[in-house]
Amino acid sequence: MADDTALVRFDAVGMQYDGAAEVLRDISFALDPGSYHFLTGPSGAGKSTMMRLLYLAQRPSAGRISLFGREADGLGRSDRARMRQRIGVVFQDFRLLPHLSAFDNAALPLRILKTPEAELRRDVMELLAWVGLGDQADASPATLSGGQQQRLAIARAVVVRPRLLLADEPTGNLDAEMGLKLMHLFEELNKLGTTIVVATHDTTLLARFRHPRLVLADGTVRLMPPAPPLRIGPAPRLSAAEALRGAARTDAAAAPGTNAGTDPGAPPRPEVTR
Ligand SMILES: Nc1ncnc2c1ncn2[C@@H]1O[C@H](COP(=O)(O)OP(=O)(O)OP(=O)(O)O)[C@@H](O)[C@H]1O
Repeated sequence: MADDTALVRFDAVGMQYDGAAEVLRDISFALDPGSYHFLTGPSGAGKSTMMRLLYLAQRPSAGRISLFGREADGLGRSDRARMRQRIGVVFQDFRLLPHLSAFDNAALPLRILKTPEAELRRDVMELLAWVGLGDQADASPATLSGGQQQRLAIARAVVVRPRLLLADEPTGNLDAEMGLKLMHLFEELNKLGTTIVVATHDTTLLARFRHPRLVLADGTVRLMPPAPPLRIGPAPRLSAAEALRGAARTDAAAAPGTNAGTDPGAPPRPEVTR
């Protein structure tokens, strides 16, 4: 669809694992650039399946998925990989690389984009400090707690300020304060233009960060308005924007052959003050 302005489009998508019952059927929806949605629904409804489809980590058994205005189905391996460079992802199992340090895990997306080393070091250290891992830069993932691994996975997902951020239960292993702080980071990213989908069961998050909900049930999805409001306390004192300073290079540095420069939904670069 050459004139498709949606950042994400599902068109009659179905998913059935080998020999198992259909998990998703006939799912159609579109997400605008810069939108923020929660993905919710009962356990086993297919949220993680949907996240993997969005990340092009698995192919649907029916229908079509388009990302950034391009249909994914006909793309070869390298084109799919290039598309993924513009997606930040936090899976439930973190998928950290065990042989790399925390620093090198967080730096990976910047290395793929060939960011100069000095700039990379400054941005990664700033973000690691912000997520409370400044003194764990040399640690191997296996020595980190579950919550620390989750924070590292989030740092890695946001370090390049992706066009699309997919987070599957991103606060699942975090205490309430750190969970809120990271959700405010996502809010800040979204204000800078990143399209966000957060899969969560957490009713407090749903009520506190009032974004439209994609609700999965019985294999289908319904778009619902934000959950009702909740009385909230003050936002964390440390500005999330500080943690994102300078992390705005995915569009400029996207590999040749991507359509990053021409995408209708390219987020604006943030003001950078150093
Ligand atoms: N790789 C797989 N092979 C076979 N079946 C799978 C696979 N992954 C998921 N399923 C099945 O698909 C259904 C949806 O699973 P999925 O993990 O997507 O749900 P979910 O909504 O994320 O669940 P939860 O909230 O408990 O994490 C479940 O019935 C699950 O058993």
